[in-house]
Amino acid sequence: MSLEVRNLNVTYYVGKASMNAVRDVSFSLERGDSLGVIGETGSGKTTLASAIMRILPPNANASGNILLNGEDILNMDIEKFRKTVRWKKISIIPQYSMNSFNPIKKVGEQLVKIILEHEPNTDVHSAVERVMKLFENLNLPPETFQKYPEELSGGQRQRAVIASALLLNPELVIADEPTTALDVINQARVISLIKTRIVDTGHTLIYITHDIAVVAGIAKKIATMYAGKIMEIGDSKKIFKEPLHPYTKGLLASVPDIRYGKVKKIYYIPGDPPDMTKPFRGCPFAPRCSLAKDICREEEPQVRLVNGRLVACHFADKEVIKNV
Ligand SMILES: Nc1ncnc2c1ncn2[C@@H]1O[C@H](COP(=O)(O)OP(=O)(O)OP(=O)(O)O)[C@@H](O)[C@H]1O
Repeated sequence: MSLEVRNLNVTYYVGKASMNAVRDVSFSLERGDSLGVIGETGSGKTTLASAIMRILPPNANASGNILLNGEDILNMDIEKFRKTVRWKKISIIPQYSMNSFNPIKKVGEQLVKIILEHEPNTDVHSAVERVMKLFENLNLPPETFQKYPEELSGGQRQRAVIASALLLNPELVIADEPTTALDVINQARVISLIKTRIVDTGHTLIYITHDIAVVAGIAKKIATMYAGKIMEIGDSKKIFKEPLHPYTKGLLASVPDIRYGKVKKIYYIPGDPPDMTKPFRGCPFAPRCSLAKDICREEEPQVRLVNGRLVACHFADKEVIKNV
């Protein structure tokens, strides 16, 4: 599997206004890669996921290329995409599982139907077996098969959604804030299942979250997004050890550390992200960046390679950043 996102732009149109929610995003992933996409609310993470899955709302327009194994799936005929790519090669675990199932049909029945629709040569008996096996792998009791979605707890329902995402054994799974609606115990459970059943089994994963602590345990690579752009992308261990973009530094510094019974003073990045319906000049992070110089307010930095990472900052390779 290879995924190459090239110069992806997504614009939303609302009345006379337009907003560039994803701006010139490029990155690539290989089989078995796991990418954590982190960023504040409104930075464009879900829009990026929706563009890859081609589930953008009608008021959005996407341009650029998304190559899956060399084939451009963004510009592919939508019927062909539905039949050959969505769920079969790429699936998504959404934030809220409530809408993922038809409320008036039993969960098992719905999952079997998906298999039979996509794989007409599979018989009902083996489809049922496959669903039961997945339930077992995801620690869901066999009775789940006969239950209606509303009879499941939030944690069980989100695990049933993971089952549906893995049903056709896709090459790429996108998890978009999959634990948002869950309590802490179920969050930990779902994260652990995503690690053992998706990452450790060689699928490729894109994991979208506000929670940097989660991606530390799952993602081999990290991308930080801000104002629709990737600010920094690279090896997660290196980024955790030495973030190069001031925005990445700010995000990492905002993680509470409660080890050894001590609570570190919690840092937050001052100010707010820009209003993307209005034009701006320079680096979108400049108004919040303590290091911003004149050039940052005038010229938007292009993504460039620094220490094996891609970073969009004029000063990413300068001493000044290292000393922040
Ligand atoms: N259907 C839409 N129409 C117009 N604007 C939209 C639409 N969906 C999202 N947006 C805007 O696009 C920007 C990016 O939103 P997006 O949901 O992709 O961000 P996000 O990083 O996923 O945020 P969150 O973490 O809160 O989910 C936001 O400013 C949002 O208000």
